[in-house]
Amino acid sequence: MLEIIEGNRVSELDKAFAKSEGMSSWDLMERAAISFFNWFKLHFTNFPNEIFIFCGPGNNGGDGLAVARLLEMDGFKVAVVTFEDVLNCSQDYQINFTKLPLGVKVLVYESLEFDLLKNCICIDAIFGVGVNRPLSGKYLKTINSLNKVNAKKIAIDLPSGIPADTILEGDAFQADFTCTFQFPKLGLLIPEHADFTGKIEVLDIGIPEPFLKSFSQKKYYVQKKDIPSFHRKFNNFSHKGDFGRILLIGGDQGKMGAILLCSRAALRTGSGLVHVFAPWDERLVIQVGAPEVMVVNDFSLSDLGIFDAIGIGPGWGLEVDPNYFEMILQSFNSPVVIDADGLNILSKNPNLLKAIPPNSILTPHIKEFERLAGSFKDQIERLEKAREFSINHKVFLVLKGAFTCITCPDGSQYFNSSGNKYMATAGSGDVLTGMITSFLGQGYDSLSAAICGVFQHGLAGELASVKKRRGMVASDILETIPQTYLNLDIE
Ligand SMILES: NC(=O)C1=CN([C@@H]2O[C@H](COP(=O)(O)OP(=O)(O)OC[C@H]3O[C@@H](n4cnc5c(N)ncnc54)[C@H](O)[C@@H]3O)[C@@H](O)[C@H]2O)[C@@H](O)CC1
Ligand SMILES: Nc1ncnc2c1ncn2[C@@H]1O[C@H](COP(=O)(O)OP(=O)(O)O)[C@@H](O)[C@H]1O
Ligand SMILES: [K+]
Repeated sequence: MLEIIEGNRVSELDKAFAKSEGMSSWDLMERAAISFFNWFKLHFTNFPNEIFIFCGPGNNGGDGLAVARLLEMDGFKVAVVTFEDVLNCSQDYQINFTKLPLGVKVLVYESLEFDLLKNCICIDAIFGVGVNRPLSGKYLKTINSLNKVNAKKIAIDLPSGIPADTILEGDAFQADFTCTFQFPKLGLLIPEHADFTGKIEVLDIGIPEPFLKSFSQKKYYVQKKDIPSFHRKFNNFSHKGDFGRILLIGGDQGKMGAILLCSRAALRTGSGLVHVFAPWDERLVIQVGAPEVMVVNDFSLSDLGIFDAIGIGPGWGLEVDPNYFEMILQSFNSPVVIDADGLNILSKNPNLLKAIPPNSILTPHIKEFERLAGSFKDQIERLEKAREFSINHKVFLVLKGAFTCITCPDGSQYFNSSGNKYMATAGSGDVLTGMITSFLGQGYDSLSAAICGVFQHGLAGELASVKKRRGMVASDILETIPQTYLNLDIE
């Protein structure tokens, strides 16, 4: 799994890796440029107009110059735009400057007519992880003008101005694509930077995962290739008991849809037996909507042990007696999943937190997390609070949103790469709760259940939205869960 490494350690990492491989820093830059070039060719073959590459004075600019050479030699029309005297630029920038083919036009930022950029491609290689202050002067002016131009815009490593690990102050390049090297920088995964990053592509430059481990800050990026290893294997003799018996608690007058979606999602994820405990008068909603589900009228707390996992909260309402909730939590000896109104009741009764079984999974969206843990000035602070919360309460916290972050009781954090904006639709979180509870019930440990649930939920959203776009609803997501197994080649 990819490590997310702090921006200010990237140059140390580069040096250490280059040394261990007996290569120069220029060789590593060339690898980065080649990986960008290959990505570019895949997306913009035969692009007829000019490609303008804006090169800052550091190694990000050096990448830009190397890319200019590779593109020109492949037949593209290329111009580079420079900002500093070559002698004031980084060593590898200087080497790549001397290697520029004659066919590459060299322009100085002052003389650039921005009208020329219309319908062209603008590649931003001004600053990467080395940005250390807000943009100003010629850089800010250029970025402001670039942001107004009607052209395809691609950032190399980071959109210039976006800090690798903190929140942007001032302005930054607004990219359609950000091609980031080896691992996504944390700054690309936070909502405050959503207007700048565009689609994020992680380009491999050949630094092996074990090598990255020595720079670990226990933050990881979860990709499709990681998922199969978290899954359990079942055999030909597996029976419905092996696939788990789960109990979902929730639903209230007018909110039965939430627990219905949750239970249908659990079935589609593979649960053997799904029981729902909901108001008895409302049982028809479940029995008509999901005939496979058993509705429970009442249960004795001492019988909870027959369930492999419990999910609590979707549509539960706020009228629930907190003492009853506490007794449920105290009577179950394995991890539970808590979402929605379950979380809201916890926020109002923080004394219940200590009753939560260790390694349980809480799935708040940002608002729910703030109700639980207080308000925060930005996502960086929120992620840090999530870490403290998970460590202190020994729970897994699934902080939902784009790049959902799973925080573990040991403080490590896993950022999800699947999903899209069309998933911001009513009930989508209830589907996730059903999926994670289902995996717990199938015998997965909490981390595996959370990772598989979050990733496949996002993947189901991506697959379902191909045809539905913003018309996608939560039922579409859950009906597409089976396709995710096919897509991931999981039996
Ligand atoms: N493994 C990797 O991640 C690799 C990284 N490489 C590239 O190297 C980049 C990092 O290079 P550098 O460390 O040289 O950093 P940058 O090229 O991002 O910028 C550093 C330069 O910009 C100046 N600067 C910073 N903020 C400024 C501001 N607001 N206004 C004016 N000047 C400012 C600094 O003083 C310094 O001269 C990466 O982002 C990536 O593009 C690749 O070449 C090789 C592999
Ligand atoms: N822009 C987005 N990109 C990726 N996933 C998203 C995005 N917006 C929402 N989601 C996902 O959709 C789900 C929404 O959950 P939640 O906010 O609890 O919705 P609801 O309360 O309506 O069920 C979460 O899993 C979240 O990660
Ligand atoms: K850049």
